[in-house]
Amino acid sequence: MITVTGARKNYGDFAALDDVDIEIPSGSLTALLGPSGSGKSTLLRSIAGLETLDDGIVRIGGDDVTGVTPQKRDIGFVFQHYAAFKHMTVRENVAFGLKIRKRPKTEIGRRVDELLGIVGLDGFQQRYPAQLSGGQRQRMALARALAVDPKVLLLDEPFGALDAKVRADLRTWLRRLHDEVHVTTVLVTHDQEEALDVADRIAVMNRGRIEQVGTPRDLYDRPANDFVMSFLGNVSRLNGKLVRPHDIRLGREPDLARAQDAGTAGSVGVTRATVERVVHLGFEVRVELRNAATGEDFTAQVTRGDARALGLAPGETVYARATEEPALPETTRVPIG
Ligand SMILES: Nc1ncnc2c1ncn2[C@@H]1O[C@H](COP(=O)(O)OP(=O)(O)OP(=O)(O)O)[C@@H](O)[C@H]1O
Repeated sequence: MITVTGARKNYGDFAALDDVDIEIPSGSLTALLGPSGSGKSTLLRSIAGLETLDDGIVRIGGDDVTGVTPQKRDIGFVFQHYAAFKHMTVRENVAFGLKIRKRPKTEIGRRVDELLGIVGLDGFQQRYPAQLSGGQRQRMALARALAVDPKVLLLDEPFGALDAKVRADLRTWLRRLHDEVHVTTVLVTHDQEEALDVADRIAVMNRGRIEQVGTPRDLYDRPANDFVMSFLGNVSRLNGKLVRPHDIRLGREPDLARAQDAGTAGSVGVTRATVERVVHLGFEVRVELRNAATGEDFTAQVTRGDARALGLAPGETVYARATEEPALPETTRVPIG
């Protein structure tokens, strides 16, 4: 378990961390998710001991490590731009931490080969970092961080510099690695898809504070406020309320929009709208609409079948209804940014 209590960090009069409390359960993979500048890296670096808090306590496995140097915190750390030792082979890079801990040679050899197997770099032992792809280099970085059996693995946008396809592959791979190794892991990301994809728990950060912590499903289904709802998944605004585009039903007749989902409590009424654009996104279809009463634009997401059945085309009049009662009380609105 990692526990951070009352963490504050100021740069001049800017609060990078503003009274942050968080508990990260042992063996979990927790993502710190938030926009740029929200304090994710500062929090991660404070757990690592690379940043000194102005106030607050960091505990790892029950021990107060607030004043302890990074080297003595028993952590592994991987950054976005991993600085490998260029003149060392992959094997030597991964062995580095074990070597300086003066572990026996045979143990080092065994451990390094085992780790390279786990990260899918078996056979790359004798290569130099320059002979690896970006994704392979980050996997080598993970092997190196894991080599010394850290209590905690801290990852700061480890796949941030890679292209989308490689990123997607690596996150599947990270999830599998975590299921195998079970080391308590904290991952900093600004990518909601990445957080939803790999994390057991997500802490959403905004302006140096934690807005909400929960499972990906909790956060998606029961966001604590507008900020969390907007940050996780798509949102649209219908008659002043935030709604998920796939929670908007469309119909050709006002009562059809209602009847399609008969029995759903919490209807927020039926809105007449004009179809502006119909965008085919594979299985789903995004329908861009204009509210006939207010002139505001909003978006619905429907299946291809529904779009065809409704014969949606620009200029047509349809009726829209949000099937889910927006979960957010008006009073919890927080500024975004
Ligand atoms: N050494 C520093 N001196 C001054 N300001 C800093 C310093 N380090 C961070 N900050 C500021 O603190 C805020 C939080 O930074 P942090 O790196 O934690 O954000 P982040 O959420 O990780 O963002 P990003 O995704 O862009 O890395 C930012 O506004 C940043 O400019």
